[in-house]
Amino acid sequence: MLSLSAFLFNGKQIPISMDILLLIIVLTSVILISNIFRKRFQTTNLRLPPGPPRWPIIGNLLQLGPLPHRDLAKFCTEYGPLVYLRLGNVDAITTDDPDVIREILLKQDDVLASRPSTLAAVHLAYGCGDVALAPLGPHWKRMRRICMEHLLTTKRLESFSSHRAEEAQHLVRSVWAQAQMGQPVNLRDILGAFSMNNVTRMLLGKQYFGTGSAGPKEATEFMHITHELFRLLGLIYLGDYLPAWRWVDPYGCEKKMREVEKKIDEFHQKIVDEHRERGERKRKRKDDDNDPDDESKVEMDFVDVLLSLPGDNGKAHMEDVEIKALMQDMIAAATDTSSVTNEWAMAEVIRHPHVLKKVQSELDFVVGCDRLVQESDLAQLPYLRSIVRETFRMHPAGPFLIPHESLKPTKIRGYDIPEKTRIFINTHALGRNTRVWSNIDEFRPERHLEDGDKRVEISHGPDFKILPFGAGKRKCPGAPLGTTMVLLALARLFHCFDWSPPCGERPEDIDTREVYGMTMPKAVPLIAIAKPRLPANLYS
Ligand code: HEM
Repeated sequence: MLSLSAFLFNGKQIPISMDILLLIIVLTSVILISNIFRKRFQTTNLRLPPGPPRWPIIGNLLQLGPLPHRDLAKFCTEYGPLVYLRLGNVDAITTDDPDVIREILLKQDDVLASRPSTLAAVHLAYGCGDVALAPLGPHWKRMRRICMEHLLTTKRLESFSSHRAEEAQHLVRSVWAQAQMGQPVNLRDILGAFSMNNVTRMLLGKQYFGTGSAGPKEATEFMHITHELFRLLGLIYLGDYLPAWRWVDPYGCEKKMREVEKKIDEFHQKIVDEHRERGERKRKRKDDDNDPDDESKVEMDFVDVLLSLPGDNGKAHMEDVEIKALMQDMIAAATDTSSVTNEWAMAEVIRHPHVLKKVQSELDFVVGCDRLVQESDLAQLPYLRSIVRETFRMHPAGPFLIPHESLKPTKIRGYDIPEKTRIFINTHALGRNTRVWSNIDEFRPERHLEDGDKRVEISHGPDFKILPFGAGKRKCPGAPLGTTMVLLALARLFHCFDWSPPCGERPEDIDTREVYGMTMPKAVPLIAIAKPRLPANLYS
């Protein structure tokens, strides 16, 4: 047989004959074509929800631009409230309607709360072995139970309140130092550091920015790989919708995912090993009360807790890969969500100086001007809470919930929903749905105080008019912690400083364009001028 071609396999060239090559081409074409016809036959017999016209093979993919949440919102207005899309070879539905969302997330939770196994989830979440991207099933159930019963309990979160207070003080000090030098403040940087430090201190026992930080090299390395992780997790990768694209991978996306996967794994393994060694030392020194370096008194961070838990099927300990998957989830789920929300809230409040004055009056009245806000004050600040609720209405941390997937065929509002349909709940469009909200582009926290309710809930509530943390089985387990981090940072920044745009800019000039990703940050980082407004001794 004449060798005509060569395939790459694990970096090695393998000679391949003409007959085999032809056979592969014919077989692949047959499989592709029969798949297309099988799908078409299956879906033509179904009563699918209405949706925009679609092309063969690519479906509606070309109708999605750089801000897909806005494109899908338009479809909801035109064909909604429940819209069917075909994305390459994937069935998808989308909605921005509270009643449909309630049906998906609460009534049909058992069928619609799974997750698609995307390439990013496979490569960047330990083969979907985490919580957030794991399909519904016993593994997800166990990992979620570990989060709820061991990591994110009220008691454990309270035990980290002094760390949060220190980080809030660090935030105020760094703004104050820049204000003293007359420098404008980059709010993205300082809010990012606040969230990252809070999360890593609780999770890994390490602070990455500021005086007690892990060191500039480690911090830079950590920031770099987490940013890469966020970027790749947020990508709409065509290979997930068109298998042929995956074979070609013209931009080397999957290769990049594998590189980041390797780097992140090394980083996480190092942290697990350090914790394990520290645990060993702790055990050896346990009885030696005179040891000056007694590390047994060091409090347990999340990695210590995970290392102390029994594993699945009677194993003495959890597998390293499970611990690393949980660490990764917490970092990805907790840091960007809270810092993106804080930056949007600051941008909207600086754009609306009367809102700033009003929240400062509330803070001065409740807290006074001779001390700083504490976590215990946060429940007594309804106007501040309505600012956060209004921020979630206009700028939810992510434009969609993490995509859900149907486990089996079902019906919503009389329409057929096939098995493995991808579900995009458009939280951005829900907050701007004109059937639900009036004056949608106006930032007006007062709208959340109108029913005279003193306690403003920062959650979906029974009416599902906002959805900051999702609902049902997949509801964010970190919602109480996320809300506290957001309220605490904002309360300190509004109470301690007057804020204005950099010289020459008017408040209304502050840019409010967003970029699409797993989270949805402002397109341009927020820069502002801070002026201290409390007695000087409170800043030191
Ligand atoms: C302001 C801060 C936060 C916001 C806005 C937020 C929002 C969300 C949203 C929208 C989801 C998806 C829900 C769904 O798919 O139905 C989610 C899931 C999740 N969040 Fe949060 N989150 C925040 C903070 C946190 C924190 C602090 C943690 C943990 C330390 C956390 C851990 C998780 C996890 C593990 C999931 C996956 C749950 C599952 O799939 O079962 N989040 N979050």
